[in-house]
Amino acid sequence: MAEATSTNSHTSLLPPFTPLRKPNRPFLAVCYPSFSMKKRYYLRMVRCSSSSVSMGDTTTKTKNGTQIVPWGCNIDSLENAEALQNWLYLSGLPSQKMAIQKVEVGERGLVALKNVRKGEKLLFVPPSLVITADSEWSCPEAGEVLKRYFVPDWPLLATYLISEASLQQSSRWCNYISALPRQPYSLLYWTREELDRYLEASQIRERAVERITNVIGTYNDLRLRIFSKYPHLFPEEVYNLDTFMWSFGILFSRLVRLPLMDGKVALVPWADMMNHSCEVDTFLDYDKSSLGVVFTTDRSYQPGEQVFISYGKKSNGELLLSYGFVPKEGTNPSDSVELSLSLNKSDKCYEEKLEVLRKHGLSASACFPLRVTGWPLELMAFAYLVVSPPSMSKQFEEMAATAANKIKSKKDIRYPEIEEQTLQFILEICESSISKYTKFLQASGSMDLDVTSPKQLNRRLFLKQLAVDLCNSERRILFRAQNVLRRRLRDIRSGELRALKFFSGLRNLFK
Ligand SMILES: C[S@@+](CC[C@H](N)C(=O)[O-])C[C@H]1O[C@@H](n2cnc3c(N)ncnc32)[C@H](O)[C@@H]1O
Repeated sequence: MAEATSTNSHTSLLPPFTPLRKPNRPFLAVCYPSFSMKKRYYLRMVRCSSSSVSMGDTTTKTKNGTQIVPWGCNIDSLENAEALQNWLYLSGLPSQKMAIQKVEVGERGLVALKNVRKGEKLLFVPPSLVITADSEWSCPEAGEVLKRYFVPDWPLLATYLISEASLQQSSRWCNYISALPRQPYSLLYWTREELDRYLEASQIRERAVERITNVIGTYNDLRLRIFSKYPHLFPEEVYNLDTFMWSFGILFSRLVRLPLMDGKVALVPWADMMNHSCEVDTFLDYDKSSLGVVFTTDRSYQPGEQVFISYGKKSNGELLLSYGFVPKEGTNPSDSVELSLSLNKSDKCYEEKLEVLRKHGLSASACFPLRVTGWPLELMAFAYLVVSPPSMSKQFEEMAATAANKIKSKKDIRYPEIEEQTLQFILEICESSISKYTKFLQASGSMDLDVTSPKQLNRRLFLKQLAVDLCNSERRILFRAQNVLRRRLRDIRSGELRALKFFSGLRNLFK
């Protein structure tokens, strides 16, 4: 493992998701995870321009308490996939070298039907089959209202999906929506209790809680500012928290950014049937020569082999957060674990240090990614700041700026006088984190799954296995960092010992 390297922050295919405005209620006050504010609704008519569409009860409750929408299908079946393929071909998708099939990795995926060469362009999904914030609404009035309120792309697309799904056969996306998973696998669908119980050791739990809070905040905001003013266009039995959880789950697991299509975020039917592999290095984008969304293979495939793309250089935790899976241990070169560092409140310079951190947009605590390949300079700079004595106050500014990644010249800051203390400080954080993971992993074997039905038991076993896989992979990175840190500290200390011996030898010589 290399040591401090400059971080190039998280690479992501997707822009960071931001709510319309921060939710003003604390997380626990909102109706997650039991969705208690949800009532059962019954058949209603929704009026929308020319079409008047019958709406069934929009959600169904499963035995484990989570809600599922009546749209889409079970991801572990090929239900509706054939209809999707047929509709895509009729709608202008050119003939493909791949087909949707059941696969070992990712349940459904695209499988090569013919030999595919390395460097070959595949897919060619035309813009008319791509869903973006500019797509036409089957209910134009609803789209116009959202645009009048300048709703950003993410919430706009989430509302668009619900609007089109609710119109069923009257929507041109009916076949696409029917083939979407009814319950996308993502941490959005874990209850608060499941997150607390299974992901207690991992920082990804905080990210999931934050994400769920954002989705709830966004929905509440839309409801208060827009939906409540236009109930004929956005009836609550259709536009509710359950349907928003579904649509955001779909966006988090399927939306892509297309840099060459003006950086638009898009749902690309057909292309979104491809699963991720950490080994491949090829992304979807718009191709100006063929006028379609394509990707270029970075390897060859034989008939019958599943074809993969990359969802971005994401850690296992990030893949679990958005896509609901954890790659096999040791297979993800972009894997990382978040390490949380904090100023010590009893530090004489606490206020001074906090002030410089704030000046650079940081606070008293910060999380940094510890990667398989090393830890970032920012983490090291924050740790230097935490341990530095008052005599180094002149350097606080430089440390905070580096921790915030605001130093233009990426020079490797080093303070040899506090190097040992700094490495010891990081080592202690790694060790306390390792012990949390070990405690969870030891307890997981005998963990009471506390369920009342076989279906619920399957879900809990599945979630627990995902959590165990994540914790093993994160602990593995911490173990590696621990070894590197111990070795460095041993070298520093033995170097100091040698220097001490050398100086006392010299003293004896001159006595
Ligand atoms: C863009 S969709 C890919 C198509 C998806 N398999 C389907 O049937 O709809 C992303 C979802 O596929 C699954 N997936 C993708 N790559 C995977 C992988 N390497 N291992 C397990 N599941 C994967 C996850 O459920 C993820 O949320």
